[in-house]
This record gives sequence, structure tokens and C-alpha cells, in this order.
Amino acid sequence: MPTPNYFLESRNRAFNKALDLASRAADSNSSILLLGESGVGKEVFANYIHHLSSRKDNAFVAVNCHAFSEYLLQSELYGHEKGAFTGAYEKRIGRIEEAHGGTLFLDEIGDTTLDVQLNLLRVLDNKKIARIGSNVLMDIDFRLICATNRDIKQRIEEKKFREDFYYRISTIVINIPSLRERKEDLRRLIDYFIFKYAVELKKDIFNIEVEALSALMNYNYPGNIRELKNIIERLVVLSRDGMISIKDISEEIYINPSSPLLLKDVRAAAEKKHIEKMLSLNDFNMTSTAEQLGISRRQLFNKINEYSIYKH
Ligand SMILES: Nc1ncnc2c1ncn2[C@@H]1O[C@H](COP(=O)(O)OP(=O)(O)OP(=O)(O)O)[C@@H](O)[C@H]1O
Repeated sequence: MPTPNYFLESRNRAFNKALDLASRAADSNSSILLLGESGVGKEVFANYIHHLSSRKDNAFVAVNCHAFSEYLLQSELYGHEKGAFTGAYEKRIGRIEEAHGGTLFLDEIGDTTLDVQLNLLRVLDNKKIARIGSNVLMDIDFRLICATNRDIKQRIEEKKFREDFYYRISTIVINIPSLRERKEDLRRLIDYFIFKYAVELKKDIFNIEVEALSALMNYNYPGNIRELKNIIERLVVLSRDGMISIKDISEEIYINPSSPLLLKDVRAAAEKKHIEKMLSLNDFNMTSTAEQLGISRRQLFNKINEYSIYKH
């Protein structure tokens, strides 16, 4: 198994508590339930736990339960014999069987049906499975880690989640905070992803414009680390002359700040964008740009200085 590549250093109390629980639980065989919004790194945590455990040299098998209909999920999990149903042309090993000796990670467990939950409960109790279309029971040994971004307690109240199954999968519950709740880690995560993509994309990145950094630091990241990662990849791809620029940051990032933006900052950002656009349309001719903007050349010159606008 290759060593996974992720950044788990943190100055946040809740995140460090989650890390501490994960490492203390890693070597037991107890079922772990990871809770947190989409994109906070639940699969990364599951993988981290697997690598800290004595099962690390065996498989880590991840299944996204949300990605399958109930029927296909059962076949994905248990596998099937040739001819078990129409379309089963070949024998197929299920994901649970693949996880034998290792770790099974069931993502979006909150989205499974009561039948799927009941079957899994039996497997956990009996430690045996049979492929669909076969009566042969096989002994199976895996460590279960589940994750969800749903409110499971509410699903139980709605009778959409079996309470007995919930207790079975949640011996250890780990809450992973959203990125908004761990702002103190944001700067180092930004640097981590810039470095990661600079290496991957073979681009030298020397600097990040102050405005770009401040926009990234103020955004609220509803998609959490997944969103941050995508934004930085895009910025590194688009970077020129080793510089990450505010120009490549989409508007959406300004309009969803985690803390309210001052009106003067919003005004300044919009003004800067518009001046840049007009300068570029006028091929950086100061006289015609100033004329079209309805300001004097001197005022335009001051704005260019104030907003650090460069000709590219
Ligand atoms: N600590 C981290 N270091 C590096 N990359 C990370 C980290 N946490 C998350 N990521 C990256 O962010 C993305 C989302 O992470 P992951 O799939 O683990 O989140 P999730 O909580 O399981 O999301 P979902 O609920 O949507 O399944 C992945 O590309 C992952 O590699």
C-alpha cells in the first residue's frame, strides 16, 4: 500500500480531537462512524485510520453507497455467481470479500435502505457472507468504517435507519469539523495545495497576490477541503510568471465570505476588476480609459497604484 498523501497537521482543537480519537481507535477492531459535511475529508480520515492499523498491508476498500441503486449496491458489496441474475455473465467478487483482512469504508451510509442495513448487520454479527446466487458462506474478517453527512438520529426517528445497525457501526464516533470551523488551518492548507499542484503540474509558483490570498482566506468554503483543493488547482493551472493572481479568482469567492465583507472592500474589488477590464480593452491607453470611466487621467493613475494593477 502506498503511503497516502494528505495534510493532517492542525491548530484547531476539534480537528486535533478527531485526529487523536482516530489514532487511538486505529488499532482496535471497533467500528468507526465518521461524521461531517461533504468534502471535509471523511475518506481521508478512513484511509489514515487504515494506515495506522495493523491491517495496513491489506486492502482499503471504499464504497460510496449513494452511487448505487439498492439492488446494485447489494451486488457491489456481496458479489455474485455467474448466472445469478440476468446480466450476470461472469462471477464477480464483492467489495466485502475484497476487504478481507483489511478495512471496508462505506461512505454515505445514511443513504442506504433498511434492507441493505439489515444485511450488513447480519454480516457484522456472523462474520460470514455469501455471493448472490450462492449458498456457500465464507468467513470474512474486515474492519468497518462508515461515514455520513446526514443527521442519522433524525433518520432513526423517521424510521429510515435501523437503530440496532446504528449502534453496531458507531462504537467510536468521530466528528470532523468543517473548514469554516478551522480557519486557523486555512493558510497552511492553501500552501500545501499550492505546493502539491506546483509539483504535479510542473509549475514554479513564487508568490500569491495579497488580494488573492485575502479572498481565499475570507471565503466560507461550503464544499470544504474538496472545494479549496479544486480552487487552488485551477489557480495554479492559470498562474503566470510564478504568480497566483486575484484576476483568476471567481466572483463567487467574494460573495460568500465567512465573515461579512465591508462594503468598501466589495466596492474596491469591483472597481479594480472593472478598471482592469477597461484598461485591457483600451490596450492600456490611459487617456481613453480615463475618458470612458468618467475620471481624470490623474485619478486613474492613482487607482492603478492603489490596486496594484499591472499590464500583462
Ligand atoms: N487533510 C487533507 N489533506 C489533503 N487532501 C485532503 C484532506 N482532506 C480532504 N482532502 C481532499 O479533499 C477531497 C475530499 O475529501 P474526502 O473525499 O475525504 O471528503 P469526504 O468528507 O469523504 O466527502 P464526501 O462526504 O463528499 O464523500 C479529496 O480530494 C481529498 O483528497
